[in-house]
Amino acid sequence: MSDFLNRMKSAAKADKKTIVLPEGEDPRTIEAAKKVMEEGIANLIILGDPAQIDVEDVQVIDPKASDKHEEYAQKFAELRAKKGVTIEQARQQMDDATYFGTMMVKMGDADGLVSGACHSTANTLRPALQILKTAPGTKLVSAFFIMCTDKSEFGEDGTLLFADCGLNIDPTADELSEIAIASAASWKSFMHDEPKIAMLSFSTMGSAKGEVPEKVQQAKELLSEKAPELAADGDLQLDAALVPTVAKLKAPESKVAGSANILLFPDLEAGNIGYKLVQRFAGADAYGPLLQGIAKPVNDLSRGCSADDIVGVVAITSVQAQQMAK
Ligand SMILES: CC(C)(COP(=O)(O)OP(=O)(O)OC[C@H]1O[C@@H](n2cnc3c(N)ncnc32)[C@H](O)[C@@H]1OP(=O)(O)O)[C@@H](O)C(=O)NCCC(=O)NCCS
Ligand SMILES: CC(=O)OP(=O)(O)O
Repeated sequence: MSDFLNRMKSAAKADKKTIVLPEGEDPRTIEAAKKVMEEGIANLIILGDPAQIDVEDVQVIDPKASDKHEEYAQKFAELRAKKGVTIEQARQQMDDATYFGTMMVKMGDADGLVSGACHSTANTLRPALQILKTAPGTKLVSAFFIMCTDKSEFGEDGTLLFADCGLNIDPTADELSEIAIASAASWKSFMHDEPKIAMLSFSTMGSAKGEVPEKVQQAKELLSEKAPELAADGDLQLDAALVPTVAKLKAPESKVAGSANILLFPDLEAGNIGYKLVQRFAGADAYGPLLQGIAKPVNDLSRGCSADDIVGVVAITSVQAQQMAK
């Protein structure tokens, strides 16, 4: 087990939070729930059919039969009134476990939510974006992965943060700079080393021309204006970001090249493909998509996740809930 995951589990156990798992119909979710309870990582609530689900000491709630259904529907209708949501529509939405679970977090009946093992990212994240909204001082929610590899020469002992791999499809230069700032904060909240952000493209320091490197260069300039204290460079190719000999050749002046621990992808196409390549070819553990910039902890999973991935994301969600409660 990676040092990162060990630390997350230990921290989660020290101040147990209540995490809701809306996908009670998913066998990996049930397997993960049993492991979370055995290891004492969090208190859990599973949404689903109480007649079908039996995990010791875990409350199982059927949203449609819950005595909170009407209260949540009323609150959801109030929150979404400006969007034209009627109380009838709100009642219907509360039949959906992801919406119901997100309302549990909103109302303080759970500290965080983990879902996405059998729902798409869009369907998992839309309720969080609509109900919980951005954290104070933040204008953009984005999604990152913590990637734990056995390549100890990269990142912090093989662990890196990749963003955005789940949410923002084609971020503008300004949005990229916001994702960089949020990623640095996420890194600092979990890791020991200082963040070093590589803003990736197919070009290093203008070695190739195109819209993408230009967007990345602009994002780097905006980032330098907004957060001059952050160590960041771009445009950088992946090899220049990670490999010291290549960095020396391609970006000798850069303080980030060759030792980056945050890989910022230019768009979701690159980010999503990139994390899956590292996960599948290098056998990395991939925890995420984890949300940053959201008001309360909600995290997604890939439909390709394992039960152990879910356990890891539950531990991370608990740690985020502890941090947000401070
Ligand atoms: C998540 C996603 C569905 C949200 O966009 P959408 O469908 O257009 O949703 P909506 O327009 O209904 O947005 C819902 C709310 O979230 C807000 N929102 C959307 N993206 C946001 C972001 N990145 N940060 C903050 N708020 C955001 C909108 O402003 C809107 O608020 P409002 O309804 O109160 O006005 C969309 O960004 C998406 O599909 N992303 C890609 C996800 C994906 O497929 N990933 C690949 C696999 S990981
Ligand atoms: C993060 C991600 O790619 O999710 P999924 O595999 O479910 O599409």
